[in-house]
Amino acid sequence: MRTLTFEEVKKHNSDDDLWIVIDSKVFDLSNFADLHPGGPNVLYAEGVAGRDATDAFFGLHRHEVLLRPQYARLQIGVIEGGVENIRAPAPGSLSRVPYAEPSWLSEGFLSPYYSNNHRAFQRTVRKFFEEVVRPEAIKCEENGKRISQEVVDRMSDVEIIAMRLGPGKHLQGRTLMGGIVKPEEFDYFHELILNTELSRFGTRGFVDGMLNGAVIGLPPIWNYGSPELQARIIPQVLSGKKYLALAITEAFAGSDVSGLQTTAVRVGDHWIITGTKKWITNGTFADYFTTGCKTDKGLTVILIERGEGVSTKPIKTAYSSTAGTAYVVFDKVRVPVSNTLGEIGNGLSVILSNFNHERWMVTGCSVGAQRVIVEECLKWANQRIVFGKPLSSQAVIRNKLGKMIMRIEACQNWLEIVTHQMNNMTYNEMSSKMAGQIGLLKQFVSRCGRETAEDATQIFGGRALTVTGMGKLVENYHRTSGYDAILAGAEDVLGDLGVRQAMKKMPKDALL
Ligand code: HEM
Repeated sequence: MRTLTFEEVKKHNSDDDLWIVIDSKVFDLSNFADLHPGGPNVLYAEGVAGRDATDAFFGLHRHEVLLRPQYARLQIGVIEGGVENIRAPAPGSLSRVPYAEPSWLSEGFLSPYYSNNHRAFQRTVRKFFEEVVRPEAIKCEENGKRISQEVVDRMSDVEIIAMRLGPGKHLQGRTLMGGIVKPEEFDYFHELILNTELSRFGTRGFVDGMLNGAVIGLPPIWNYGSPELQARIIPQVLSGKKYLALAITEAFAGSDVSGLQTTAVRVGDHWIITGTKKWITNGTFADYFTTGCKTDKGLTVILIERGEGVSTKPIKTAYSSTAGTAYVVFDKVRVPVSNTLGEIGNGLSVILSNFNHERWMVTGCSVGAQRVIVEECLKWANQRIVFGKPLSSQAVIRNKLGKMIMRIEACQNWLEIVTHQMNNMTYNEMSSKMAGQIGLLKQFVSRCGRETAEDATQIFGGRALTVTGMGKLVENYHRTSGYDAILAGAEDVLGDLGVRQAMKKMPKDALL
């Protein structure tokens, strides 16, 4: 890198000889100008060609543009005595923007829930996600392909797939995140950290494509599967060698699970299963399907392996096909009766007992994504100059920011107290005491998320409508935050569940 003066840079301001300074770095854009996505003219403008164009640049581009190898190589030198002010945060680092991190991660704030081990775990997880998962998330969200085996293997090396299923004996003997947390210490706050961290990249389709099928489809196997089934399936799935999907919803029935039409007829030691499933996350690439079926004894959950009679096709949704959302057809599939999960006819309780964890998990991911949007808006309102002043000088914008902050802090705090209860309850206690509250929490978080998506879109204006550029995270969030309101139970149904559960527990003598 050469050291150059502004005097020298100034001389290079013509069509075929164009230098520009951005944040003390000198770029030779002579050959790039005609390829510039914003067109060449803006680069030849007065005050830009041969000048320090830092403010103009950061008003129009995300900092990451300069880090892309094809653009980074345009740098030919640095300005003499200049200081680079705008640096990419080091992988794993915490943001210093107010409210960009939950208060337990903000300097000078305390929390009753998190230990030093949680803090160390969070740092390691963020670094891992930023270094290993983020590049893959961005690529897959764009091209719609499923997560690569290479990244799945890296995740399973540090046991992310196993940890995403929560605390429990499945973690015994595993080295979690390089040994930073012992299996017996791993609790729901560690898992909450995983969920909030993995949803920070503005890649909502990928969040589901990151083997969410296993997170929601495996618990019925270890809670209700035969020992043989468990011994065969669980290690394959936790090591990322085989993929699993939960196949409950149909075009015929969603929240009204009892209306399922996929039918299993018993013939000797086998089930013959016929029917369809819709909106099945990871279904396009799943090897196994934890499937809700109708039998003559009632709803029953059965593990179906991909094979003869099983076909899947992708469903086009508003988010990326990297999630592997599928329409699944079972055409007279023969499945051993030993693949039944739980008692025949007891499928509803198998499905329902699984829901609490799933809904709480979706809520954690939703909160992680929402917080990033708050950070995006605070930064943009501070840096965008409009009518000669920062956007944040407009009272209407500050009002929106205030509401966003209130919402994210309320979501976070409620989620943490719920997580604390989960840490101190048995699985059965959780089902009886927390189902209603988790339903209400999920409704609250997804509503807040959509209000924040709307406000963020107003703050970013047109930039929030394009999938690349300054507002790309807001665009993704605005397009996909509705998923949190539907997946794992429609928002209104869950809110209603919360009230119905409360009504059930009303003391008989509670009269005014
Ligand atoms: C190293 C120098 C530069 C590089 C590598 C670069 C690269 C890019 C890229 C990749 C985009 C597409 C949008 C995005 O992905 O963010 C873009 C858009 C644009 N650039 Fe640049 N740019 C540079 C310098 C500048 C400068 C100095 C100006 C003007 C003062 C400028 C003005 C624009 C404009 C007006 C757009 C369109 C923005 C939009 O669609 O919202 N660029 N540039």
